[in-house]
Amino acid sequence: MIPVGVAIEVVGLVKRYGDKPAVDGVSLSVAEGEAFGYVGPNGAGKTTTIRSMLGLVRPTAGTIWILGRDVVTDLRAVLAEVGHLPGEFGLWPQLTGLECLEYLGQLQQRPPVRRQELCDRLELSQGDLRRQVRLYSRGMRQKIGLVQAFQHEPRVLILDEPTEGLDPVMKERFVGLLDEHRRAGGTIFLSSHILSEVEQTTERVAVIKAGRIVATGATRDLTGERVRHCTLVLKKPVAFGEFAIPGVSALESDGLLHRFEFRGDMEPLMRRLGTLAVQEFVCEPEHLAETFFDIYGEP
Ligand SMILES: Nc1ncnc2c1ncn2[C@@H]1O[C@H](COP(=O)(O)OP(=O)(O)OP(=O)(O)O)[C@@H](O)[C@H]1O
Repeated sequence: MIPVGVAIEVVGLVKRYGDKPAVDGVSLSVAEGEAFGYVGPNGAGKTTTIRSMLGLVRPTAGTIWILGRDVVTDLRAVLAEVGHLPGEFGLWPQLTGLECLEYLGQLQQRPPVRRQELCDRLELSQGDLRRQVRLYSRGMRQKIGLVQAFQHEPRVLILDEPTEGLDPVMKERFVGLLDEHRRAGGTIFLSSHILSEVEQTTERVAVIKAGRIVATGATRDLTGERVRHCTLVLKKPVAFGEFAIPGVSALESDGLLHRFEFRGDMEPLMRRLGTLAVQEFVCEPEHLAETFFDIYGEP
């Protein structure tokens, strides 16, 4: 029995191709209204997990429930509640954009109440929608993928590399769509290798490697106590020792230019800076990417 308030529950998922496990005992739980990130290197098993969630591959072992329904035995009902954007989204080249949206809409079994609004926001014109998708750019195909995923107002969004091929303006609009979905109480499961995107849009994250989850937690906690990389340029030189402030480490300084790492409460540092002739101060938080590579021991 799945507890009330759980949108996605995966228990002991295994998927083998021949002898090789693509997913090797994944369990995870996503609450309704939560935005959950799923990250990992190439070939880790992200797409296989998602394809299992959508009934596109049959698990070797394990069970997946979405909104309390078993995906294997109750797939039609599950798909009516889910907006899905597969990785490497394929369309039918001879169909127009509009025909693709209509066909995919029929599979969703719910009216595409947001289609027009979404096309407007993602700048797919009526002219674009009347053209065959074989004439579309990569980004235009991805926009069709996003429109079909959101068009029927699903309760759960399952998105595999959703911003592939989108330009920065369209990426921002996509982030806006995710925000609205969350504010309306919707659930998001987002797989991406763009870690800044996962940081910006999710509150919890699982890291998968070689088919197994190796870390999971609040997205902000996964970075631990955040290290900030600071660069300070002064108008008048100040001695190296002047920066013996709690939280400062790895200081490099030539008197005018100071580079250092900072952890913890910024107030003492800011008070100290207030007494100096500062030309420029830049302070950037460590990103999830750095934690992620720590986990893998990669650069
Ligand atoms: N249909 C298939 N037949 C055989 N092996 C497969 C099949 N699909 C996936 N695999 C293998 O399963 C493993 C996991 O693949 P998957 O596509 O799930 O990884 P991923 O994390 O989504 O990777 P990427 O970030 O590169 O998209 C890989 O080793 C892949 O080669």
